[in-house]
Amino acid sequence: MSSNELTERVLVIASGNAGKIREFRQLLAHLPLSVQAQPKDLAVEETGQTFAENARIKALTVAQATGQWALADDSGLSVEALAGAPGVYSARYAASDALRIERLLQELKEIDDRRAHFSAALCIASETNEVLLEVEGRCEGLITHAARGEKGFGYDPIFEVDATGTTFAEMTIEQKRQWSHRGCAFALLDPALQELLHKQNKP
Ligand SMILES: O=c1nc[nH]c2c1ncn2[C@H]1C[C@H](O)[C@@H](COP(=O)(O)OP(=O)(O)OP(=O)(O)O)O1
Ligand SMILES: [Mg+2]
Repeated sequence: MSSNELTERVLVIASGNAGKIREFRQLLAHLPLSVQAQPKDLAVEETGQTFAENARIKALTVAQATGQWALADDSGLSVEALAGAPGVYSARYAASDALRIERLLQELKEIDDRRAHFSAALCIASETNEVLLEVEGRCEGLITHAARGEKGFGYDPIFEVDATGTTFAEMTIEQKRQWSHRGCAFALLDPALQELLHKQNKP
């Protein structure tokens, strides 16, 4: 083992969502970090009113439970014609990705205004109960009339990005990184995280 590996900091991804974890592994790949999944038995109650509050709750809880730095993501889809719903309740909208998509398409059946946006709040907390970094990202788009594309997760097949005309599910992981709420939030986090890691490694 090299000395570099010995000093590599652990960052736990405070999420139970395999799609998010896959994206974070790609987003974090260039950093000198040992990226780990959160313990399987850990369930955190998302009692916040905002994405930022929920991201904090998840990051602080998982950092405390694991004794490591933790990165949390709270995200969701806000639909203009539904007054911002499902928003922070996006995961609780129905019991599975397929049912969540079905319900949203049903709710918008007679509605012409398809405007929507995805939001992501990211938070890194330390094992000493400190919030180290917080950022938010957003992506504007439209809810399609039917699912398109096979890639990604969650609501990806029915969210068409304004800037590209394609759904997230039609994008490669690199394209999704470029346009998505999570990719945009991470672009803000990345330089600050690099600086933190750099400071930490100084004797
Ligand atoms: O890029 C995305 N593409 C498609 N769908 C997405 C995306 N980003 C968030 N979403 C959906 C998934 C979930 O239904 C809800 C987030 O809820 P949220 O509580 O943050 O995540 P979650 O419960 O799935 O996992 P966890 O809290 O353990 O990180 O919005
Ligand atoms: Mg959740």
